Order: sequence, then structure tokens, then C-alpha cells
Amino acid sequence: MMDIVLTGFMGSGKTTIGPLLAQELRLPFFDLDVQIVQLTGCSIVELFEDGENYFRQKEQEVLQKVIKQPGVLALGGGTPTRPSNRELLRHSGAQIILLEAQIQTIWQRLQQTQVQRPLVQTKDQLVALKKQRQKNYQQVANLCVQTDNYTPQQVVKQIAEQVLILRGSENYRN
Ligand SMILES: Nc1ncnc2c1ncn2[C@@H]1O[C@H](COP(=O)(O)OP(=O)(O)OP(=O)(O)O)[C@@H](O)[C@H]1O
Ligand SMILES: O=C(O)C1=C[C@@H](O)[C@@H](O)[C@H](O)C1
Ligand SMILES: [Mg+2]
Repeated sequence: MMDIVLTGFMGSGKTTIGPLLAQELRLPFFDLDVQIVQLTGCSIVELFEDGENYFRQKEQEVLQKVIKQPGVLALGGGTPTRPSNRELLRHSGAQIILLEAQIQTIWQRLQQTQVQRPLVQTKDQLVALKKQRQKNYQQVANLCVQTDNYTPQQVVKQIAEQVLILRGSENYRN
């Protein structure tokens, strides 16, 4: 069973924070987008060429498989938009952590990366999509971490502390 799931909008830092957090907690790391590419043999952009619905179908199938593994999982930015994914996540038993960042921060971060994100080409699209999805993130998350003014290492430290508190006295380092 997955221990920790990172959710949040594109550029909130799931892929960046995930492996660092997994290392800190000594757990395996999975990135849903990477798993989708590996299991389908197609890139994210190629899958979107057959329509967002087709991509979401593949995403759901891969999520159903990977959620059964122990570890830390970075979701895709749109994974919680599907009600069936929200249901699966809520019943997974994982701590679901929402990484938050302001529009300006996200926009700057997206400019920095080479990764293509088919659903966001302009800042207006970013604003509209984030607004539309905000409720979905909140519906699945049980902890929210603001990342704007923190380095990835600082975000990891905050999450690791919170996870240990949420898990009571259980200590991952033992
Ligand atoms: N806390 C942070 N401080 C500074 N830069 C960050 C931080 N978190 C992420 N970044 C940068 O933002 C960019 C996007 O981050 P990342 O790919 O981890 O986002 P993501 O949430 O996985 O997005 P997606 O949903 O599209 O997969 C990267 O260039 C990364 O280095
Ligand atoms: O927010 C989204 O809808 C997406 C985010 C990425 O992680 C990828 O899953 C894909 O580009 C779609
Ligand atoms: Mg990512």
C-alpha cells in the first residue's frame, strides 16, 4: 500500500520533492507520469494526441496498479480530476499531501522546465485550470504545504516532520 501521495497543480513540485522525500523516509519512489510512459510505451504528449480522455484512462489504469506498492508516489497534476481516482486515493490509506504554490511561482517554474505540459500553454490557461481543479485537490488531501518561498529540501523537511506526527510514534528510520 502506498504510504505517501503528493498531489497538486503542475509545477507545484511533486516530481522534484517526491524522490527527496522518499530518500528521507527510506521508501521507494514512483512518479505516475513516468510509470504511464513506461507501461504504455508512449510519451505523455503522444497520449494526449488521442485526446485528454484517452490519457486519463491510461492514467487511471496505471494509478490502480501503482497505488498497491509501498512508497512515495508523485501524481500527475490532473490525476484528482477524475472522481474514480479521488475515490481510489481516499480509500488507499496513504497520507495525501497537497503541494501549493501561487500562480506566479507556478508560471515561473513551468518556464524553467523542458517538460511539455499539453494543457497549459498560456498564463490565462494556468489561472483557469488551477481555479477549476482547486476543489479536487482539497477533496483528496489531508495535509497542505505551501512551497512558494521554500527550497525543495525545506519542503521535504516540513513534510517529513508532519508525516511523522500524523503517523504517531512510528519512526521510518527504524
Ligand atoms: N520548492 C521549489 N523551489 C524551487 N523550484 C522548485 C520547487 N519545486 C519545484 N521546483 C521547480 O519547478 C519545476 C517544476 O517542478 P515539478 O516538475 O517537480 O512539478 P510537478 O508538480 O511534478 O508538475 P507536473 O504536475 O507537471 O508533473 C522544476 O523546474 C523544479 O525544479
Ligand atoms: O495537470 C495535468 O493535467 C497534467 C500534468 C502532468 O503531470 C501530466 O500528467 C500531464 O501533462 C497532464
Ligand atoms: Mg511531475
